[in-house]
Amino acid sequence: MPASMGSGNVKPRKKLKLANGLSKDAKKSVETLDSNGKRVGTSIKAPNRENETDGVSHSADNASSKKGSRVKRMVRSNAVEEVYEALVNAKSGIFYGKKKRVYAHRDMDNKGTLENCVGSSRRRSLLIAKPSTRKMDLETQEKFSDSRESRENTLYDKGRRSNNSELSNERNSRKVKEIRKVKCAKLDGYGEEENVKRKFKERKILDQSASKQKAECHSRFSRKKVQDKKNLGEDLDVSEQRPKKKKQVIRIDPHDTSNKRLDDGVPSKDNNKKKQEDSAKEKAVELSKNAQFRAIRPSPSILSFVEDNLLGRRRDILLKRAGYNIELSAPLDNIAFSTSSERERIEEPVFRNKLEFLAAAKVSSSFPPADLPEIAFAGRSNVGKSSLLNALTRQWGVVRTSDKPGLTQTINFFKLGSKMCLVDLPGYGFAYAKEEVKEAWEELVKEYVSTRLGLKRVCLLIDTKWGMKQTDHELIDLMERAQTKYQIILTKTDMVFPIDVARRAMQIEENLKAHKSVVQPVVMVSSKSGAGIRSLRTVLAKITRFVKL
Ligand SMILES: Nc1nc2c(ncn2[C@@H]2O[C@H](COP(=O)(O)OP(=O)(O)OP(=O)(O)O)[C@@H](O)[C@H]2O)c(=O)[nH]1
Ligand SMILES: [Mg+2]
Repeated sequence: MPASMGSGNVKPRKKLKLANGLSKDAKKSVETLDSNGKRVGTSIKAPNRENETDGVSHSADNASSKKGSRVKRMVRSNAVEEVYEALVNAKSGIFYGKKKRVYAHRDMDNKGTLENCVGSSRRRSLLIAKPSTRKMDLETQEKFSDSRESRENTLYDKGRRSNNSELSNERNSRKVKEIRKVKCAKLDGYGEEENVKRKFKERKILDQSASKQKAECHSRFSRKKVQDKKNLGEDLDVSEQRPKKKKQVIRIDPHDTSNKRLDDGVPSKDNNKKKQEDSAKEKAVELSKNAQFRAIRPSPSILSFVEDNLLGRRRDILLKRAGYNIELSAPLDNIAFSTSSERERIEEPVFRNKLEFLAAAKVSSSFPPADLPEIAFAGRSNVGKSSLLNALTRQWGVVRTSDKPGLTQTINFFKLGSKMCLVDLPGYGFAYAKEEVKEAWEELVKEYVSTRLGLKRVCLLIDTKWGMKQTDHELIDLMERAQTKYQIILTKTDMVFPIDVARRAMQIEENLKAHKSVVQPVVMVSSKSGAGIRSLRTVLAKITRFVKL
């Protein structure tokens, strides 16, 4: 046994991995020696597989049979020695006892011995390959087997080593070269990774330096800017040298009126404050208006009128009890249970006549001849002029009505028998119509109320909820100047509380006290419920009675 193998770096084979490190063969041989002293060596085999690797039989049987007893003795003595050595080494655990591995790829010298390899460290062996891992590739397996071969060569058959060493050396040197190649390739691979890392680091450093440079440049530029600003008044040349900024020019089409400056739409703090103050003032004024309105105390006559005619918002049950037929769409003949005498009293003879359309005029030249006394209905758009005409005549559908303000755009003349002519005027104020058209018909209305000869009274309709507006006052002024008689008619009384109807009437009467052409009292009606219509009929019928054309 070579002393170099004492390090125990050789991987034990399965056969040798028995208790006490003995192979079966060795045990057998020992047994034969003990029991049959003369028959020693008949079945002794070498404990390793050099037989397989080298192709040489190490069994002592052939030798003993062929040669004589002397030879047998020699063989016996050799076999005993080998078995003894195996036993001793196995017990001491130096040779096959430990599970150590030796790879002879790099450290193997040209002679094929493991003299240098035995002392090689585990680390070095792992660098080359990892035979312990199960995922061992073919190359490493080959290396491993080769290393074992080389080791076994050194262990057994020293005598034949000289013959076989050349072959094994060649083989080993070839494989060592291959392994080195593999190793170099692997090392190159590691090198690439390192290179990549190094490059990444270098790039990072470059980026950092670039950003620093930028920051420095920026700070320098800003400092320079400040200095330039300071020296602006002193040194004009320096400012000229600086790169001038391009001014942003906003081009606005002079013909396009929709273009607005940005400042117009941007709400500033001052503007907001002003707006808030204005809105607060307006609210205060409105509040004061409302307060003033609530402070109005209507006269007892007005209050009694409101109550007698069931004006204002009323419950249906109350209207029913009063004899109004609330189920009728047109509650003109609202007294369902009236007697003939009552009916005659209610239905003024004038308004019994059939309502006929006479003319529609857009201009004053197209007015019909003023043969009949005319009663005109004026007021803001959607106030209920056309609806009142229908309610007075009880002939729904002759005069067109609509929810949309601005339906009536011409002066419409309606003949009520041979007694009277009712005129439906277009409304003024807000309307769904073009400004030009609106202006035209407003002018026409003004012309009509101020110049029409046959006009006996203008019923100026005011929405009870909203009261009089500026446009209403304008028309009143015009009629005052033209000395046209006019009477205020509060419409849509069913929309507000009875007390508010009375307040509104009182308010208007107070406002128009000084006016000369106004006809008192204020009439309150509702075309929907029919309240107050009867009173209005009576008032209007009186006009025709005393009119002499
Ligand atoms: N609640 C209620 N609604 C009414 C009353 N009178 C009219 N209306 C409604 O008010 C709307 C306008 O009525 P119109 O008679 O067309 O008003 P207008 O003054 O002729 O309107 P323009 O022709 O546009 O000037 C319609 O939807 C009517 O139903 C009323 O006494 N009470
Ligand atoms: Mg109308």
